[in-house]
Amino acid sequence: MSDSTAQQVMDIRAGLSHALGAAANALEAARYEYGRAVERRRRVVEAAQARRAKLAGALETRMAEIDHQHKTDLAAYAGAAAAAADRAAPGAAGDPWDDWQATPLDRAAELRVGRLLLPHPEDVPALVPLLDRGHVVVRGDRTLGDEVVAGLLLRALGTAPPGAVQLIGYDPEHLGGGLARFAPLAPANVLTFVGPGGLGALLDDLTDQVRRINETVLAGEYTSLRELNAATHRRPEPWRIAVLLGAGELSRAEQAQLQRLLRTGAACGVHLVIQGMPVAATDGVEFITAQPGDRARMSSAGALPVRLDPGPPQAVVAATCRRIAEAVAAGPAPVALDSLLPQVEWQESAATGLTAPLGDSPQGMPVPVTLSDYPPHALIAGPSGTGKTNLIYAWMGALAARYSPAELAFYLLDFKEGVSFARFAPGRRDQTWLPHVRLVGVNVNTDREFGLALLRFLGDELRRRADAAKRHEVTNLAELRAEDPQGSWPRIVAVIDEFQVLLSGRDAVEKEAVDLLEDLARRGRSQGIHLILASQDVSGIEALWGRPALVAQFSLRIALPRARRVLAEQNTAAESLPRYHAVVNADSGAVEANRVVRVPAAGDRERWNALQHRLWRRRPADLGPPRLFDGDVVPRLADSPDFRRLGPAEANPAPVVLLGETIDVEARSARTVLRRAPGRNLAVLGTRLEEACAVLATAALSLAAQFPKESARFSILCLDPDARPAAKALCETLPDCGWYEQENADWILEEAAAEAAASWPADRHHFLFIYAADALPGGKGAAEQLRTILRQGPERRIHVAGWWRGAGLLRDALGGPGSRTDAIGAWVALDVHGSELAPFYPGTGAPAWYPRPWRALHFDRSVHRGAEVIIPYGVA
Ligand SMILES: Nc1ncnc2c1ncn2[C@@H]1O[C@H](COP(=O)(O)OP(=O)(O)OP(=O)(O)O)[C@@H](O)[C@H]1O
Repeated sequence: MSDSTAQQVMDIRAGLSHALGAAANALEAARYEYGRAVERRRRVVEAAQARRAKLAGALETRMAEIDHQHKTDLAAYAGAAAAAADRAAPGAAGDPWDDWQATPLDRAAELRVGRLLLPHPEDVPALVPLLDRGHVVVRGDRTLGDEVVAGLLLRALGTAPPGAVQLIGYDPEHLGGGLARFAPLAPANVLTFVGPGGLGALLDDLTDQVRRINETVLAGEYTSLRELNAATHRRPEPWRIAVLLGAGELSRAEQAQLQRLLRTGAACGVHLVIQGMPVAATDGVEFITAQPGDRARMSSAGALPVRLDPGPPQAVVAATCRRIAEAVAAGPAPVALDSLLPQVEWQESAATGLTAPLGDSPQGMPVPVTLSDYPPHALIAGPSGTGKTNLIYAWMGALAARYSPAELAFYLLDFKEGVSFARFAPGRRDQTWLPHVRLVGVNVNTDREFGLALLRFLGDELRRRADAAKRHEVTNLAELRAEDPQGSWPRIVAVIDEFQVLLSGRDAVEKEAVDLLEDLARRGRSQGIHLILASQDVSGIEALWGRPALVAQFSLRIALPRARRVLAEQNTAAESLPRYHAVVNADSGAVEANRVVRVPAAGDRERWNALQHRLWRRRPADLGPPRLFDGDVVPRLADSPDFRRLGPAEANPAPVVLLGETIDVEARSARTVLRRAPGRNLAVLGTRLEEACAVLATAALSLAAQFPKESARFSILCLDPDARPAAKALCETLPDCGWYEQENADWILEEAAAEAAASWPADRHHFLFIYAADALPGGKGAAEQLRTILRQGPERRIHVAGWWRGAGLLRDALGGPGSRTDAIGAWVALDVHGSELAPFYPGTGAPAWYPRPWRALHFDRSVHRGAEVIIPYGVA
């Protein structure tokens, strides 16, 4: 091998060796780098894993937190929704059926139909706004839909007072639906049905109702009944729910009416519950899709599933309907008297009239009633039991609460048996009185004279007012009050219940009563004297129709249900009035002036007393109790103001004899005066022993009260053993009283006759009381002596007060028929008929007197034109 070749081989070998070394180095370096890279990757992977684990932990914690928060929020929302639903649907609006009963609420509620299915166990009711809010359309499963409708209707009925929800059913295909089970409401007209073909008329009628309510009830003042109710707490219109069950196609007109009602009905309490009829979605309409399980839906709940409640059990529906029907048939519940009372009492001035509400109109507004120059007087009529007395109480309460006793005075007279006005005067159990009441007459049905007395009293007051008006040159009460602000000029309201009794006798009482009434009615209007005449009896009212001048003055007419003829002839509004309502007409019964009022219950003693006690506590200090005339009560001599005024006087030329109480407003005593003049004797006539003894005792006690001890002499001659106890008791009470009976009658007669025949007057009075003077013993002699005493005694200061048990017997004692009777100047007749009294009654004719228990007729020829009825005092 050549050198060059070897060199070349060497070079190549060196080259290769060098290259190999370099490659080994490179490999080494690469390996090193690789190792480092692997290490780096391992660390990165490890770090990534650790990070992922950390992140997963954080995620888990956060997720748990979010989940917890979500659950808490959901529970809170569900709880709040359930609570809100309970508030929106309290009581009967939302209670479950197994525990359900009607609970009338004071405002419209939303009604439960099922529950919302939330992902939460809380039971959140699904509510439907119906009453005062909107309408409901039920679609879907027909049978389930029926249950929904029945449930809605029952809840609506149960949340309102009976009668405040009225159902109108339209069911042309007799589907019955949810409506059929409410049939027990039909007799009370709470449910009415419209026949097939009647839909158009029904929709028209409902539209008319909406128009009427808008115009006359809301009257621009409120936008809805709901608003009116919130402002006034009244609900003048019922809710009307029309239930329309499947009708097929609606005509265009029907469609239009339906749309109108859907838009405007709810504000007026007119609502539609529609099933099986196509209705387009509109505001205020809730669509319920009835499906089983959780597939039901409601438009207001959006996509939330709803589970519908089952329908109400038939027994609950039936029982509720029955109760509602009964309550509606029984009429509306009474309204309380408080609704007539003002916020602040005694604020009104009666200068121009008296105005107070008598109750609410059907629209719920108070109906004011006025007594003034026009209308000045009122006529009230109502058959027995229709609430006439209650109406008078209510009116009086409303007036008495507004006007103080300085503005208003009541005079009350009740000719009905019973004591309905007695509550206004102090009684045994309740000592208070209504401060405005000045006079109460009760149990006066047999004492028509008391009515006359009241009218006379008012006549005098009328004259007093007219004179004052003349003095002040004014013409009516308002002007008089302005001219004489210090004077006491209250308006007077005189109420005469069952006034026809006063006008029914065809006698002197009737004649005078009519004259007085006419005068009072005509002239009282401007002098502030107002009459309220009430009667339950058509003939009472008819008694007035015969006197057109009188009846024309009574331009305020008030008719209770079924009252006839009190309004105008053609005005029959009272015939269809519901219970506790009245027609008030301030224009003599003209139909256009009819106003219907619902009268509150004022009869309730407790409520009345609350008012009376309150007003009584405020009464002016100088205002005493009213005079109570109770025809059933025997007045007591000791209570007589005239008796109390009597006192002893040294010289007493004209001793006064009291006899009994006159039937008048002032409780005066009937009296006769025993002057030294012929005829000044007193005869008591009749067989009634007790009353005769009472009159004689009154006479004796009143005489005794006028003489100092022993300055007058009393003798009692008692010829009737039955009268002995009373006569003896009297004798023991009198000072200086001699006692004589059958055995010694001749002594006193002889002595008194001699005294009477003497030529000089005695120095002191001698009063001879003879009980049963018709039973004188001793034949003609004694009779003659008595005649002498009667004829001549008075001028010698001897006066006889004798009791004869018949008018004829007195006649005999005076000498028989044809003899003069003027020795008896005064008499008191008990059970003696008027005709028998003719001889003792000057002029022609006899007094009209029909005896009645514990009443007597008194006549004193020296002062009377006619006889007067008196009530003997009880002296015991
Ligand atoms: N507005 C009313 N609200 C509630 N109850 C009433 C109302 N009006 C009358 N009543 C009740 O009806 C009954 C009869 O009433 P009231 O005595 O006033 O009738 P009347 O017409 O005066 O009858 P009578 O003439 O027979 O006495 C009473 O029990 C009374 O409480």
